[in-house]
Amino acid sequence: MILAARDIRFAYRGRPVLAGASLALAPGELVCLLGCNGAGKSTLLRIMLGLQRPAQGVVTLDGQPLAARDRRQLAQLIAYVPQVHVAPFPYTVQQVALMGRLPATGILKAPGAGDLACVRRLLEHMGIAHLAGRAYTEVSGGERQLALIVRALAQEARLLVMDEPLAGLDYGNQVRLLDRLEGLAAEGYGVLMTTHDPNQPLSGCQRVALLSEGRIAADGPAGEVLTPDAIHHLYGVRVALMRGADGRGIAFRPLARECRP
Ligand SMILES: Nc1ncnc2c1ncn2[C@@H]1O[C@H](COP(=O)(O)OP(=O)(O)OP(=O)(O)O)[C@@H](O)[C@H]1O
Repeated sequence: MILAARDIRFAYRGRPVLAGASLALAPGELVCLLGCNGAGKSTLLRIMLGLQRPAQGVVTLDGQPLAARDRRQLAQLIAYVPQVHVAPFPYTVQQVALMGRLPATGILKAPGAGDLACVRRLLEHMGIAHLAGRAYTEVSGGERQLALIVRALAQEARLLVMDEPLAGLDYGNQVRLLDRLEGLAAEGYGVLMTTHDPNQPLSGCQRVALLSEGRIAADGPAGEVLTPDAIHHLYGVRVALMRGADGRGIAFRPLARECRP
């Protein structure tokens, strides 16, 4: 199952955001999409989910245009974790997670014992079982993010599209979640996520795509794509790449102020 966006062009009220962006996601991959604020990352994700229509270009799932797919069927294949989510009602964390079962159960049926067991297991796995009965509107931003990830996993879709899933998480939860996402990719899930931290993809064997000037400027293994020059081009800052004992790049460090452009 391959989700592929080809030559996507998109503008908001005449202001171009995407100018020929192409990106693909396959099971077993963890792909980090990087780009500066306003580069169009969220827009590209929404277009790849079929939530927004491109002005030009096409998004396909296994070669078939998304537009030709039934929305419920699509939700069983691709799960979305949005950047900001405001619940209109004070659902409990468990109820929000159970919403992930809707594409499987249908909206007219109450969740069964199997759905509840699946969600409880996932809440446990993500370390938020103790929040199950708490109002989703009253837990912290990071805890809300974990609940949304449980909801996505409950959907049992094999492709997960996540908009800044690590934002708002404390350092421990960032490390644990990234580890979990790498584990999901190893289990055969395809994960596409945006991030603002170029150090995150360096820590695992991840694929990185750089969005710049409306196009994917580079796409490949983190160790090849993430160079000091690429970071300078993307964010306008000069950095040095720190290397581990085995010579692999492990982290970027900003250079002293006088060395920056
Ligand atoms: N609904 C909208 N109407 C008009 N312009 C929009 C809308 N949504 C986004 N934009 C603009 O389109 C551009 C791309 O936005 P997008 O949210 O896709 O970027 P991003 O790379 O995800 O940014 P960030 O990293 O800051 O979240 C930005 O300049 C933004 O202001």
